[in-house]
Amino acid sequence: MPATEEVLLIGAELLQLYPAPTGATQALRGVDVSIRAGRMVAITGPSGSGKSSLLAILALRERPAGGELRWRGRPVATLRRRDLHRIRQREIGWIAQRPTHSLHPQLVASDQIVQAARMRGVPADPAGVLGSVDLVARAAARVPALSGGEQQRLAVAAASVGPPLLIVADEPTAELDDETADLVLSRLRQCADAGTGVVLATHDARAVARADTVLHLRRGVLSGTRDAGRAQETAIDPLGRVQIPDEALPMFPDGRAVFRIRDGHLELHPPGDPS
Ligand SMILES: Nc1ncnc2c1ncn2[C@@H]1O[C@H](COP(=O)(O)OP(=O)(O)OP(=O)(O)O)[C@@H](O)[C@H]1O
Repeated sequence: MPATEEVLLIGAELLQLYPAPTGATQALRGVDVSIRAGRMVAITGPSGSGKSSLLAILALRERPAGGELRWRGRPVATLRRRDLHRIRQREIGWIAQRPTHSLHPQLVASDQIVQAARMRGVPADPAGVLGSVDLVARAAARVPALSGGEQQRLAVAAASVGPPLLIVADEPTAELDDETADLVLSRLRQCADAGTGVVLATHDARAVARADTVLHLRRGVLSGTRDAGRAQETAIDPLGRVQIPDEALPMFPDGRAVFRIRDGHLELHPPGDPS
């Protein structure tokens, strides 16, 4: 494990371009980001804002079209292919948006864990790892026989084998029920608490609530950063209106809020929230 809080990744002025019929799509425009060991970072933003593009760069799966990326101080652009491959295999756990994309369809669940351990160069402990996501009973099942939630738990378990220095997950709780989402997020949080850097793209308030830092993207630009536990300042316009942070919007899905003044503080709650 790296020293606590070691900076694993630094991206400066990251740019990503994709070909499009009308010229290039600028998926990322000048994004600055740093990822530390032992921290969980949630990347939020509307569909098409660049979250997956940024994750692919942070997982060293794609090269940025511009800007500079450093992995543990070394410029990624200067890494030899072999070193890059080794870092991806040994030091970074990747959880794709569709769990089947990060799993081997022909292997049973316990062999996925054995395979992940082989890749990371660590002893395999399938029972322990599957137990961490409540999947021991499905150890002998192949991927197609697992439910979507079980596949996602297996993908998270496989990504956490090692443990790697960094886990990168693209919307790991999309389409999961509360119980399964809780298992997945608890496992990722455990990894962060044990020293792994965790980055996830998400639209999910449950994931945002567990993160140490929230980065908000809008049209390829970083439009906000919030550190957990740190108060964020916002302006009150002349009509008394306050802009709430984008990452808090999922707490108010029908666009309504209840406020209460208590002990000199203004509280904002979703309607129906008993607190
Ligand atoms: N391989 C690609 N080829 C062309 N354009 C792409 C490609 N990947 C992404 N884009 C474009 O880049 C922009 C950012 O896409 P990206 O997938 O990073 O957004 P996102 O925030 O992850 O979206 P979502 O929440 O829907 O997954 C979009 O305009 C998208 O259409």
